[in-house]
Amino acid sequence: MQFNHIHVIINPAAGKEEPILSYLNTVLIDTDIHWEVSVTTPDREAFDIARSLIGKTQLIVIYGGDGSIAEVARALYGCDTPMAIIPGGTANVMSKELGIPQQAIEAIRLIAGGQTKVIGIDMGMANDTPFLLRVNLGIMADMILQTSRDLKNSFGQLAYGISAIQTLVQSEPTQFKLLIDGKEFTEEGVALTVTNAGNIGISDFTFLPDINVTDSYLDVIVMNNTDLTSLLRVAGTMLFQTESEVLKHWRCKEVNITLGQPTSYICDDSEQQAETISIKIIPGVLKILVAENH
Ligand SMILES: Nc1ncnc2c1ncn2[C@@H]1O[C@H](COP(=O)(O)OP(=O)(O)OP(=O)(O)O)[C@@H](O)[C@H]1O
Repeated sequence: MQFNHIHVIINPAAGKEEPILSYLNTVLIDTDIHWEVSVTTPDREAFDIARSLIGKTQLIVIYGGDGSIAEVARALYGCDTPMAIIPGGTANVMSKELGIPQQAIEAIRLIAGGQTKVIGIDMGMANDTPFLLRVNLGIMADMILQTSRDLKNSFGQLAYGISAIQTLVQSEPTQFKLLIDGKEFTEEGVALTVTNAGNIGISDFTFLPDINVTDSYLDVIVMNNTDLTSLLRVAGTMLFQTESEVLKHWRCKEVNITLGQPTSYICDDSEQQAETISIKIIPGVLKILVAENH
């Protein structure tokens, strides 16, 4: 697909330190593409900028991590303007899921080169808030909240592992009452994830086989306990892509989670609180640019 006008939103604080303007200029100078940029600040985030651009450009490109990508996705939910990704974060889960080149300059070349197509990908809806990747409760949520910017700057993806170990020591199981496509389950667990995407951001490892952002399904994953053996089994599950007794897994269109008390959870990167969370899949609702052969 060829575009005459694109707008690139840059998060200058995202994980990678690289000359993104220079990369953009190097690739786009020899094309007919008219390009503009906006830079996010803590007060004017990617969501607001993307919203203000709807109808004013043909393609909204985001350079940043999964947090910034999720914000743009939320802004463009249900809208005809497509988005494209230049990976600039620590984990870059979404770009891996979509087969986007991991080097920023290569991702720009893909956008400019025209060997692309726009596809509709699924998003989830959690208590009226759209999300792109997943909703996390329990230790997965604590881990994300506790992985500080400093830790990410020093250790990159390893920061999530360091934070996971810190979180494990403090974790208590929670009772989750689940209504999954109309069927009731009660599960004790230390972590509950409702995921749209399968990739966990480490190489090409996915949570479980066949989870992806175009399957029109949500995947509910409960981790039952946190002793070290269980954790190693979960790591094995991710590496070898099989289910184990430590992880329980359901595939569904809709899940209601009853927690018994107001509980913090993470919807993509933002912290929320609720006593019950209603989550459903909205198929094909976000237009996104990928390689033609994806
Ligand atoms: N100019 C800025 N200065 C500081 N923080 C910013 C700025 N612009 C945006 N942010 C913050 O950046 C965060 C989003 O970062 P993002 O997820 O894109 O990158 P990351 O943390 O490197 O990626 P990952 O989630 O993959 O680790 C948001 O919390 C947002 O408030």
